[in-house]
Amino acid sequence: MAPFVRVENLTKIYGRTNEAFAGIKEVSFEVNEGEFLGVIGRSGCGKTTLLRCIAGFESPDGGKILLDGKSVSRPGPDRFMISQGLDQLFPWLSLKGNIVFAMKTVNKRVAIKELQRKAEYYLELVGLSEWGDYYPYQLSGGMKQRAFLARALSVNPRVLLLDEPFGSLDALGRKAMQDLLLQLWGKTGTTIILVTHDIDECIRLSDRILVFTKGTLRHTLLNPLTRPREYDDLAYREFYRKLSRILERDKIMNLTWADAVLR
Ligand SMILES: Nc1ncnc2c1ncn2[C@@H]1O[C@H](COP(=O)(O)OP(=O)(O)OP(=O)(O)O)[C@@H](O)[C@H]1O
Repeated sequence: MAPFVRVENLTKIYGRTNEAFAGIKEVSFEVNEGEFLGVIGRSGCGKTTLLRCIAGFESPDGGKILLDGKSVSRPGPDRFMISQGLDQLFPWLSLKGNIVFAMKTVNKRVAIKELQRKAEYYLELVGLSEWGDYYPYQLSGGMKQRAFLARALSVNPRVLLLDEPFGSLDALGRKAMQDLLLQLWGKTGTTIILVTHDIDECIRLSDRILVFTKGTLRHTLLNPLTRPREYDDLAYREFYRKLSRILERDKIMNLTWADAVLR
């Protein structure tokens, strides 16, 4: 099977010429269609930069990204990114209005009534059918996260890019959202790339895990666990220890930005 997303020697440089450094440097990997890929690493290691390049929000300074064999250079409806933070809905539109608005951008000829009907379907999918007429300021953090997922799925992207999507939730809310995401992924089969610095989240959700350190891809791990994955399973604990040791070792190696500086 040909890889669905292919990232080849991707480099993104930030800063001025005499102080330039690589947000990510010569990163290459592939993602299969329908795969759930996790990307983990410490703060500042380039995870968001990677997602923003795939989303087309950043222009790479080197390398390329292919989606189903075609080069990606700007944003498109085939990719949808959910960023960090809870302010991602238009505050002047109701929840349903937000979803209709997103769908309208990719289904210009579809009648509003039909889009509203579809929006109701997606709200139901995430357990928010009762909340369609409410405005973002009336929703809790967890409800907003559900709304982000409903809106993302409503435009039927081929790749869903998730940047720390549940970072602002407490442990219980986070687990509930992870379960919902897995459920939706099972229904839609969308290819997902999830960025997180939470080891448990990465292990519970991902088929495969990329470990980033200082802008470079250091390790690729296949998740050996079957689903569903429970924290107290022996195999889960062992894999957790393995991934923690890798992250810890990279920290002890004390890689400096000198590794990634481009002059
Ligand atoms: N627009 C920008 N201009 C300059 N430097 C940037 C920009 N965006 C990111 N960087 C730098 O690039 C590096 C990688 O940032 P990035 O946001 O990709 O990391 P991250 O792994 O997602 O971090 P976190 O987990 O904290 O979100 C950091 O040193 C950051 O300061």
